[in-house]
Amino acid sequence: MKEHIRSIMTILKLIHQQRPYTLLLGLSSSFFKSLVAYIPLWFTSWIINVFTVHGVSQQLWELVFVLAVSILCCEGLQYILEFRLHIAVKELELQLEKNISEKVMYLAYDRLEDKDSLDMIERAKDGLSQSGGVIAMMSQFSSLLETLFTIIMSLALLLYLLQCHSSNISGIFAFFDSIWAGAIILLMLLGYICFGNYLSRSFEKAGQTFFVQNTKLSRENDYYCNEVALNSAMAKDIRIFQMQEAVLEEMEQRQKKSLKYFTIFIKRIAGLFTESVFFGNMINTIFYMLIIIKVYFHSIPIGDFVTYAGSMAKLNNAISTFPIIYTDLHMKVIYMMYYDEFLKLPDQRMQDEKAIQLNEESIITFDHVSYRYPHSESDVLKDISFTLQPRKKTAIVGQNGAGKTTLIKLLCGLYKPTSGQILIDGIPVNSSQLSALQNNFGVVFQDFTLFDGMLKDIITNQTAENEEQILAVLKQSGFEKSLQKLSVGIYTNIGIQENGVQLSGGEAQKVAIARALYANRPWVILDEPTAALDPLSEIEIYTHLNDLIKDKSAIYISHRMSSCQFCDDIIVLDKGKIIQRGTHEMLYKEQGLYQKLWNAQADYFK
Ligand SMILES: Nc1ncnc2c1ncn2[C@@H]1O[C@H](COP(=O)(O)OP(=O)(O)OP(=O)(O)O)[C@@H](O)[C@H]1O
Repeated sequence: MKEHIRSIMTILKLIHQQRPYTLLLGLSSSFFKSLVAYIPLWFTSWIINVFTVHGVSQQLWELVFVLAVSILCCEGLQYILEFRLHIAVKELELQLEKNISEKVMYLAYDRLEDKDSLDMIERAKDGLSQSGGVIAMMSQFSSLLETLFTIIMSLALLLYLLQCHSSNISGIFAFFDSIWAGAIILLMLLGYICFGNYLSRSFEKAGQTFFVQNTKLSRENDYYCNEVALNSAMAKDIRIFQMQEAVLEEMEQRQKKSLKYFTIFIKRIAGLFTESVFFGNMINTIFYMLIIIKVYFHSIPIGDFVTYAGSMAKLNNAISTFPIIYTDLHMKVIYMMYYDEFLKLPDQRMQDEKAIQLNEESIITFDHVSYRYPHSESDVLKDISFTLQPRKKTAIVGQNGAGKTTLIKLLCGLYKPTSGQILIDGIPVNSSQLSALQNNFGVVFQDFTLFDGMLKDIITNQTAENEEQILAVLKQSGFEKSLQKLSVGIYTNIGIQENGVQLSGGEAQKVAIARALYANRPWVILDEPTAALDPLSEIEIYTHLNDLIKDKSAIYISHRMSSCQFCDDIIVLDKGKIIQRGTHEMLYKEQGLYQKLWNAQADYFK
């Protein structure tokens, strides 16, 4: 129970931090709603009592008028409160959704390649949307408060009823008027509440089991549905390789499993509801007997029958639904706890104690660096040591899977070494500062992506824009001819934007190079920068490398061995180790992998 209350309080605190007035609105709206439900009962009792004593009188008409005005005012106020609450909850939902995207973008990059972290993100997303999401959770929270207020008010009325005694009551009925009957009724209510607690625990256990079983399936299903079937980039491969049946089969298998878990969950819930209905009816019957006897023996006026019968029905209903609402709320809170747990993950904003600023003269050293991917059995990079001198162009070459891209990601601070250290100007960068290295590199990754938007915004990443500079980098990256074809030039929308233009693979690569140059970072890294370029564009990029890079330091990864000729220094990687290093002339003379790679490509073009 303590644990329950702690988790509910955690989520309420989270909600309060995000949208401070939401809880207050929920609280007042629920209190008001439960109070309003009693007004017609009180007035009806009152009207009957006045009617039975005075008949149709002026007092009676006044009462009817007051009743009508009160109901009108209360409902108006209730409507305003609920309207405000709905808006506040919607704002809250949008804010929480935004928080997930924000958190993911600030998380350490290596977490996004780790399946455990991906499951955590999925759980956080599910936690927000599961069973209606935060809107349903807030509505359930309001219902719980409303039910609680109803229980308190009805119990107060019941206690009042129990102490209304009559002097002319006798026989078996006298028992109903005694203190013992009151005690037994209160004990039965207590039992009913305890039974409710048992119901709620069983209900919750079933729900939680279902949620955990379903999260992994839901992530996998999402992959097949959104990232495969509905992904336009995959559409070509699906059709060419006739993958439709295989994809549907994978989805069907997961859906079958999900349905099996859901059926078990629903069966359990149905059983619990049946037990609850049985107990509820028993208690209702006893309440009616008590009120009828009290009215019959004039312990209470006849009109009060309406108030007591109505409030006892409400009490019975509130007690039977309280555990269900509570459990449902707690389950939603548990889902939200996954969200809270994810949001509390340390991210780069918390870790970067001190930014690291490289300059054009900085020297980068890898000192016995090894790296192993999470859940992998061996190191991808093995005890690597080297120094990168400033203002030099360094090429990294090697066969597929040698570890070139991994090395670049370590250099940029996207991964942290499993062992060894990275030094800047001889000073080791501690692991919490590594991600701060990211801001020092203008990188074009092998699998680069461009953000859909206006061309100029893609280049500047919506930082301060300098049109002259944008045009200059587009020229340097070889995009000039394509730019001339665009009627509004750098103001052209790309991708999903209105009237968005679709860039070819090569054009997109040129824009990515321009983006890296515009960032004007001290180091430029190009991982397969010309893979999608036509031979003329490729040669243009390499012959203008000096102009492009100017006095910056640069690293190239390329399988086009001819590009190495333009570099001052070449590192040859093989199976995660540096096996050769030197200039093209030096390495070509050595009987090693470099010469083999070079000759293999040269022979091919003979
Ligand atoms: N996220 C990952 N999790 C586990 N292993 C990975 C991951 N990314 C890469 N690897 C493995 O690490 C090894 C090195 O990959 P890397 O991409 O660094 O090679 P590369 O030299 O750049 O290859 P290529 O020339 O094909 O681009 C490969 O065997 C690859 O399978």
